[in-house]
Amino acid sequence: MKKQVPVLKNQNYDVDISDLTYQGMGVAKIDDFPIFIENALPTENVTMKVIKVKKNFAFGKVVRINKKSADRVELVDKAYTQTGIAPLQHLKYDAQLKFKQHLIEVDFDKLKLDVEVNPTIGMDDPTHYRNKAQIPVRMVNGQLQTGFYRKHSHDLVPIEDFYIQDPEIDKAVVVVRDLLRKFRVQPYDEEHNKGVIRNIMVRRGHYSHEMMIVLITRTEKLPSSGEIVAEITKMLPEVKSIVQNVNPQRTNALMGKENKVLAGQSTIEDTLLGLKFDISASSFYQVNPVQTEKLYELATKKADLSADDTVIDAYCGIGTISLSMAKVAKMVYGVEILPEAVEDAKKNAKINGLTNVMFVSGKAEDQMAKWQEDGLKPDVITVDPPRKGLEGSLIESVVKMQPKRVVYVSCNPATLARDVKLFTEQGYHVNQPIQPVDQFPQTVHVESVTVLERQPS
Ligand SMILES: C[S@@+](CC[C@H](N)C(=O)[O-])C[C@H]1O[C@@H](n2cnc3c(N)ncnc32)[C@H](O)[C@@H]1O
Repeated sequence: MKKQVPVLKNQNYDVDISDLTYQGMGVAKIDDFPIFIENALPTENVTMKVIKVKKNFAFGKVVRINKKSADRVELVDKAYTQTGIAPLQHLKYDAQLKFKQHLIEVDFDKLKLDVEVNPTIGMDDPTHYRNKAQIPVRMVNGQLQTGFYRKHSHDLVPIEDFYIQDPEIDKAVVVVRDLLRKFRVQPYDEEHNKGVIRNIMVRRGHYSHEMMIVLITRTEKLPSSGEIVAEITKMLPEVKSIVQNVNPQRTNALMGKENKVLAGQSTIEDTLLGLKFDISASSFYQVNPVQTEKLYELATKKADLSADDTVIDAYCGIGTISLSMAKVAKMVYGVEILPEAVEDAKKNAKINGLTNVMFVSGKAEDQMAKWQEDGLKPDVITVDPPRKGLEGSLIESVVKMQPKRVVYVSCNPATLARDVKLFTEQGYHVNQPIQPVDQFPQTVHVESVTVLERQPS
């Protein structure tokens, strides 16, 4: 017999919150039927209104909090939850760190992998940490606006203070927004694939204070670009690079392939752990510089390198981990898919006077197979993949190369656990606690370092 859904849309219910999902939503159950509720915390009792009912679950909205959690802090701004900029803003920072530790434990438990997870390394000030902004530009009520999308939609909520970004970046976005308004540049209209300016990307070096502004346009032509660039340069003296990125596709991907330098250099420079890095518009660069230094220091320490060691750094980006390790190891090989990032990595090796590194552009899974066939015998392999984790074939190549240690930097505990399981089935084991480092305070993202060691056969 078909099971009855025990809740009705638009009805209010009083519920106890028993859990927090990996997306930061409170979980309540009515007759074992789960309801996911934004801005509700475990141990709380809330009156919630059911806003969407599906076959196996529903979504609810808090109407009133009847019993508050001791871990609750007041919302800084509702818009940060509405847009997903800071979905954990209502949770005390200590509790956020515990939540992230718990998320890793849950993913490993699901796969029956017995590992220990250390408390998350947090920040002293878990706000205004991001060195990069990617801000959509849209028409809202007849005016060009910058802000962020309401969750699960492309409706723009205008925002000026983004709370988790470097305030100098927030100021720059407003300056650029006002110039786009002044010169009547048409914002992108997604529905009809019309208009010019899609997004503003801003990056600011944490130590160097060098700023890059990228104007992401649908069209090759950016009207009044000369005037806009001249005014940006006058009003924002930190700007060292203004780039136009053309993305004509109807796509959710932020950037297109083509970058045109409109003023200054094609890169800005920043420092990490005393090393200098040139960063291009399209290259990946960790967004939380304070925590990145802790993360890389930890990864290098856990790699436990000696001066005779050969290292492979897979998914190396602009060579940040590679160069940190090249200071200690004999030789470091890096592989990265984005040719522009590889060019940055090569330049960065030069700037820092490191000659014991070699960078290759290509898919990590292909290049690792090639290195393995060529007989390369690394002592340590580090991997720092995107959220989807490692390809099975890459894990096979790693195992065949038999490094004594694999250092896995992960931004997704679910794919990390999946990959660790494959490694453990092939003779590698996690003998020390996994270490989460909070790269993304106020959000549900979880970064961690795991060490896999080859078991003696
Ligand atoms: C999480 S980032 C890490 C970058 C670098 N380790 C760092 O911390 O700055 C992942 C990198 O993997 C690259 N990437 C994505 N898919 C790849 C693939 N199949 N092979 C090689 N690199 C890839 C991305 O361009 C990005 O630079």
